[in-house]
Amino acid sequence: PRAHSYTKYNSWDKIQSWIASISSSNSALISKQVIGNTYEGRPMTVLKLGKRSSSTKPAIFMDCGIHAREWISPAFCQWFVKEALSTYGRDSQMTSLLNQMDVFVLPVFNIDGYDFTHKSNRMWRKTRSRKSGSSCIGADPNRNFNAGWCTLGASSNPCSDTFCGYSPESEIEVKNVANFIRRNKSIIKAYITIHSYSQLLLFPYSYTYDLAADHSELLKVAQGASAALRSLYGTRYTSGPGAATIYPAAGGSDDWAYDLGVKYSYTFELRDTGRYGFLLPESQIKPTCEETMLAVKYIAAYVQKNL
Ligand SMILES: NCCCCC[C@@H](C[SeH])C(=O)O
Ligand SMILES: [Zn+2]
Ligand SMILES: [Zn+2]
Ligand SMILES: [Zn+2]
Repeated sequence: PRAHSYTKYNSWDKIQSWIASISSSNSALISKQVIGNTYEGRPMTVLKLGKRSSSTKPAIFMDCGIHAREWISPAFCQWFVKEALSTYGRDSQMTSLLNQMDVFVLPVFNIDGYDFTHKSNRMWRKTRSRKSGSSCIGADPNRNFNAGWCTLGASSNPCSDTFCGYSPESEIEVKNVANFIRRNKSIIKAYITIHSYSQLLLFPYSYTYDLAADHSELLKVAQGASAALRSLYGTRYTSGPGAATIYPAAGGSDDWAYDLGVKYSYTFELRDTGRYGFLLPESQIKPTCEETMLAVKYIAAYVQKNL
């Protein structure tokens, strides 16, 4: 059977065994914790990166794969973990980051959906939850957070791809992540959620056109991160608040984290701009991940300086 590869879109089984092996590869720098199970019973495993310390360190939380068909997203989280471990001690910024902070990485948020896109419907987006009385399956986890829930840019139709769910955090996957972030909100200084596609770096709000209190700072950091990203291969990103930059969309994880008090809250829409869309070729995994590393490291460095 095919082995795990950082330059392929790995199946959930390959990612699960990768999580087990990488989390036991370097006890000084990485550990894992299961934060709950998905609807179909798969373990949602957060990898904790950072120099092991007996005292609590400030942290960054990053999730990938909240939307099942956005395969480049989990590929990036796997890449990030590999880069962090392999450049610690060699790259001064990564070394400083992992000495001073912890980075929580959830490689695949919506595991049931991700597995379904590998086995059945490549274009699936939502979770795979079922409710008696409805013939349609799943809710959009990025409309299911308790942030302006189901007010705009979301549907109350269970058959819609942007179905907001039956109530906020009705999706067990969303409940598990929200609980983890709530439990750790005093230490979590930044929230980064990785999607595709469109090449955008978005920040709150999407549930309203009102500007966030920290709008100018969030924009400044986003523009710096986009410039860092562009410096590698010239890939152009647009930065801005979600509502005006992409579309209004209530119930998002970024807006929820921001209103919880996590100031530096960003949504990435990775490559491309539509030529391949969700079907980004595996040949673009490496360049996409390398350029995105620069943007994420830019944000992390800014957060560090402003602890
Ligand atoms: N919180 C909403 C951020 C902007 C929309 C992001 C996209 C990613 Se596919 C969406 O959830 O529709
Ligand atoms: Zn998405
Ligand atoms: Zn998207
Ligand atoms: Zn690299």
